[in-house]
Amino acid sequence: MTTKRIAVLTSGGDAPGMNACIRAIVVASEGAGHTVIGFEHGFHGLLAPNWRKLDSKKVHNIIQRGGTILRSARCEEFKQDSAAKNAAKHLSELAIDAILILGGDGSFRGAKHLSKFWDGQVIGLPATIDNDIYGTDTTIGYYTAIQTAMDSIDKVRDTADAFERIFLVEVMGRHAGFLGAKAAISGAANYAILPELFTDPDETLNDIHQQLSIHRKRYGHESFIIVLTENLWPEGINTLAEKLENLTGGEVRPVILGHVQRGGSPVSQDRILATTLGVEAVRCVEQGKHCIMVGQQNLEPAEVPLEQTWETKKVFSDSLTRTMKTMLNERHSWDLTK
Ligand SMILES: Nc1ncnc2c1ncn2[C@@H]1O[C@H](COP(=O)(O)OP(=O)(O)OP(=O)(O)O)[C@@H](O)[C@H]1O
Ligand SMILES: O=P(O)(O)OC[C@H]1O[C@](O)(CO)[C@@H](O)[C@@H]1O
Repeated sequence: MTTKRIAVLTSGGDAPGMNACIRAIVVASEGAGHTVIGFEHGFHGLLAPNWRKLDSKKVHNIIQRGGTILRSARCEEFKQDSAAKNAAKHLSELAIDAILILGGDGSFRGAKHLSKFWDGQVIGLPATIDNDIYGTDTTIGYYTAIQTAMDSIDKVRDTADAFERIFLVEVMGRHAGFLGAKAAISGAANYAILPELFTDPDETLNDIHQQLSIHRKRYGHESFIIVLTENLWPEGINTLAEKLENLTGGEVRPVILGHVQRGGSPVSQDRILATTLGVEAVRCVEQGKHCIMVGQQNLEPAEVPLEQTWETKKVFSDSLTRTMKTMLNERHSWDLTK
């Protein structure tokens, strides 16, 4: 087998498990005699260029670390042809055979854009807390973010119970509700406002009001927790809190979890997913694969054409929708007097 020069970079929002994936790429490559070069700060690193050689000593003891040792960035400039051409020139000068790009669907668009100007192999690895990428059941970082959001909901519940308040917990996800759904299920929230289930603000307010009344009749005047995906409520979480206060006459407190959801040591599922995908990506390089994402479907590695990852919208599975409705949003429409 001919040995290759493999580049790697992390782009977009950092995700817990990115380091575990870099480690796996380096260890798998080194074992097969390949050279690995890490570019820093996402696509900016290809433009500068800003790179360093990686070997197993440099990725020792990083599996447990959040963030990314290669740093990440959003690089608006990379959308221009001139930037991608410049990156292609640097990759050719460094005699790179393949580049592995860890990030979300935006980073994959960047990967595809690069492939128009460079004839090396381009492979994406799904790494984002949003889990909004078609073609992979989960993304690196998703499980850790769910765990962080769930832990936060548990903490919010303590004070919500003590004060008998309604709490609105805003989670990340950009425009997708995968993180919100799993955080709400695992945190046993009472209601979830997610893009996939959202119809109309007035309808949602009435629905919450009705459910709250039934909830209080049954359980007394106790806490009520609503999970909300960011960027969804038309005038933001504070306006929603005010509207709910006016409607219910009770105290409503908004909590924005924000970037804490992106940090922390990756949980085991993210470390294992990241390690598996890193090893598979190196195998794909050896097999000459090009313009694909290496993801996971039904617990097995899956290769998906890069464009499909953003051209096809990832949707809630039927079972996720059923679970959300049964356990949260439609629970209180049951006749609980019987
Ligand atoms: N159409 C495009 N052409 C070229 N590059 C792009 C394109 N879209 C995105 N990129 C590059 O990818 C980077 C990351 O994209 P984006 O900010 O959407 O994050 P992401 O990879 O989707 O990850 P996340 O959503 O988890 O933060 C952008 O800053 C830009 O450098
Ligand atoms: O850190 P930034 O650039 O503000 O980006 C925030 C966005 O990145 C993510 O954390 C990951 O895509 C989203 O959930 C969120 O909308």
